[in-house]
Amino acid sequence: MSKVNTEERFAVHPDAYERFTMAELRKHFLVADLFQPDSLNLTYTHYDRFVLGGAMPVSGPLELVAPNQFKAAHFLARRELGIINVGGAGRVIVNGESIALDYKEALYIGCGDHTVVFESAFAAEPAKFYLNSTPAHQAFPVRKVSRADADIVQMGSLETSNARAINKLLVNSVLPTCQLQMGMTELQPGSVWNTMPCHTHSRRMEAYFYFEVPEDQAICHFMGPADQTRHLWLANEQAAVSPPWSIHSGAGTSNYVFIWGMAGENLDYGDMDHITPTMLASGGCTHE
Ligand SMILES: O=C(O)C(=O)C[C@H](O)C(=O)CO
Ligand SMILES: [Zn+2]
Repeated sequence: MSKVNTEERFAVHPDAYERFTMAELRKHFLVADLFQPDSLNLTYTHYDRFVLGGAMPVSGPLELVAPNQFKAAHFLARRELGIINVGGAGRVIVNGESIALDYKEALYIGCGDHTVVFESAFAAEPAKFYLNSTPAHQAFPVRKVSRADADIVQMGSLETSNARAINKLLVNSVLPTCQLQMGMTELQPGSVWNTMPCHTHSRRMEAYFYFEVPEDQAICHFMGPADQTRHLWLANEQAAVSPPWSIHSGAGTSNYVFIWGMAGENLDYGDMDHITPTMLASGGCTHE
């Protein structure tokens, strides 16, 4: 039987957020422990019922089981799932079919009463499967997505310290999903800013999972409405949950990679309300 640790996070109103202490901000928006050997660690958020988590099989296979909160016999009975491997080589076995998933490769599994089992190729270098799951109403096929299949956009420049590649992996220009969108943004050496200029999208929530952060470095993740920004300091392999009223942007003390995942009513990646650095500097006025 797999060990499942589930934490539930209720949605926060922006008026309440404004009064939070740093400890309260971290309690509500930081997800610190995603990977634990031989466990499935899940955070069930009430933002579009988006679940983020990690599965790290070490001493044997780890089965994806529905936590009590789902009140379902199968994890995917009413949900779809996106998986990106951020650890050693591994495989995901879906209804008995083994799909190899190497570092930074993604897998989509549509809803249905599937059995899903995670395995590492080598216990000494375990796979780490980062998971995002959202409610789903239609069963789309299982599909592996590697960098060669991704929709890749180069953004920013070294001059503005935000040169980065946005790898759109599980998005509607690559494969059909109900509402889940997932991708991975890689910062070039010397660039530290992600998602700057920043944006909001009130039709979708988002979660950012940071990795490849050197051990002695950290990420400063910015959140909040444009006129009420706050920051959260994050270490490697930690995530921040971004409510639909919040910007989501970060600066690292080095370059790094992060996985973004979204859920909501609109699959249009470009459907954003943009906020420039000068708008932030003027106190968050959202028109120039
Ligand atoms: O670096 C970026 O810019 C991003 O990766 C932006 C995210 O993809 C995003 O916020 C999508 O809404
Ligand atoms: Zn966004």
